[in-house]
Amino acid sequence: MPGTRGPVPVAEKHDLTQEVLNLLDEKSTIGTNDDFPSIPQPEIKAALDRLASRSMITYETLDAEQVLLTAEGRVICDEGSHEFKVWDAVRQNGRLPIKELPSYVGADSAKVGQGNAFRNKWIKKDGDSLVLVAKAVQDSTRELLQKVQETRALGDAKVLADLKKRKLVTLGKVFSYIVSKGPKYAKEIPAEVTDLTAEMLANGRWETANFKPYNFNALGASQNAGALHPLNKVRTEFRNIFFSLGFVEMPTGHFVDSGFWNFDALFVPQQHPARDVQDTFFVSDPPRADRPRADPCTEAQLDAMEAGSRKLFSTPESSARKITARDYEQYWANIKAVHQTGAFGSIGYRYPWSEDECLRLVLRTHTTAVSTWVLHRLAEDPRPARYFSIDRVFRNETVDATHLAEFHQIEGVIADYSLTLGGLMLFLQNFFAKMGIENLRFKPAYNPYTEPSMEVFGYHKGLGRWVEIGNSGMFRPEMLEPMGLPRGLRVMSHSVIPRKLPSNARKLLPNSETLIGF
Ligand SMILES: N[C@@H](Cc1ccccc1)C(=O)O
Repeated sequence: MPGTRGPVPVAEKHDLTQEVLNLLDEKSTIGTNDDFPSIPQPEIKAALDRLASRSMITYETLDAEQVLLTAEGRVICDEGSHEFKVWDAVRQNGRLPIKELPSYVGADSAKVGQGNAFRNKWIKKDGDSLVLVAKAVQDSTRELLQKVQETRALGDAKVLADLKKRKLVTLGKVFSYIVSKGPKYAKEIPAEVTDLTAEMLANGRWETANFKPYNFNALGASQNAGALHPLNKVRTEFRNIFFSLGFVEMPTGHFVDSGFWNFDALFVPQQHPARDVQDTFFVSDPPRADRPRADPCTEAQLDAMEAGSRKLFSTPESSARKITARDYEQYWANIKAVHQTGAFGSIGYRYPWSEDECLRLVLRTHTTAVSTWVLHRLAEDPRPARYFSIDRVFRNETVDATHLAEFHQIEGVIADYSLTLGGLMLFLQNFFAKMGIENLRFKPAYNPYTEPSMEVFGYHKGLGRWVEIGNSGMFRPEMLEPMGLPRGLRVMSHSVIPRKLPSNARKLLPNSETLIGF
């Protein structure tokens, strides 16, 4: 963003750059090794780059292998070798009891130095004391290390290898620079302008201003890019949990569905408040789906979905009992009967069921519409199965801190023989434990399509209270039997309630609208 900053007093900020310029004023070339021996190499390089990018200097890089002292090497250089310290302690005392040696030279030097001093014939043992043998000694290790410190080199490869083995020296690459004046050399860095402002364009100062050059070699700030959107992150987490439990993902993606798939097939009566415009978004163009399948999709989309669902059921085309137009007529009639007059052992709702209402197109209000579609396909080849979906749903909500008109729903469906409510509770415990929610409570609830139904609450350790996290239940026979699923095959399902993020999380995840879970 163009700012209103004026010239930056560069020279004030960088003393080293000024020192380089001063030195170049006195002599034509600088060798950083000699001229700045104590300044760390990265600092020198930064200063030189700053000047080179403005063509005020040019420089050449020299790299050399150097012999450097280790911490231990430096101590020997300053204080003498271990053997010298031992010899010196004996010299000062004339005669030194062995067990007192560590208190004079330290435990380390006493241990290493004694052996070397014996070998050099500098001292000898006399009873349990040490006595002097050599009147004067030459501490050649120390002298060698002092020379290395001075020259940072060692000609004799054997000696070098020995010192390296004793961990007194290491080899390191050292960079130094030969610096000369560049075409724009000056004694000071001229004041620089970083931003072109409207004011400069108006008053013509842009023509003479000295703009700070771009540094195309700079790496730039890390962009922290390529991360998953928070919603996708949560989606990935849930998908992996479902996959680990043997679930197969349902084909999702079309947001417009008919009342048939969203409500009627789920035994939601046509007068149910959820079907009111207050709660559901109705589509005005086209206003209705076609019979018999009551799908809003084109034939091509349906074919693609059918092909997808074949993979889903992994049933060979030949062995599956393909659902025909006649089956749809039957399904349709079954649903009408189960609502209007009762059927399959149910007395129904007993109201005049309207085909028109059933075909009205809506923005899908829950992913249970997807589960219903997949379950009616399971009727081709009824058997135990586990499916899940994670997709967007829409509700005509007044948007507030905890409600949005669209959100993502997570839904799991398990079809099997002899399923029980206790089994559903155990499953939910395992499922939520996989995302770290270990303490659950269940509350009896009502859904038109499940009986019994349970709301699921999880204990939120951070908030210190119970939070509603899901809804669940056993699908009613009034929903399953019209599809042609056999009576013994029961289906239980659950959905996870999406929650708005807590207000502090918004700061952490500025782009996310809703997150699922808590
Ligand atoms: N479909 C229900 C949740 C639900 C799913 C599955 C079983 C029971 C309930 C909803 O939208 O709130």
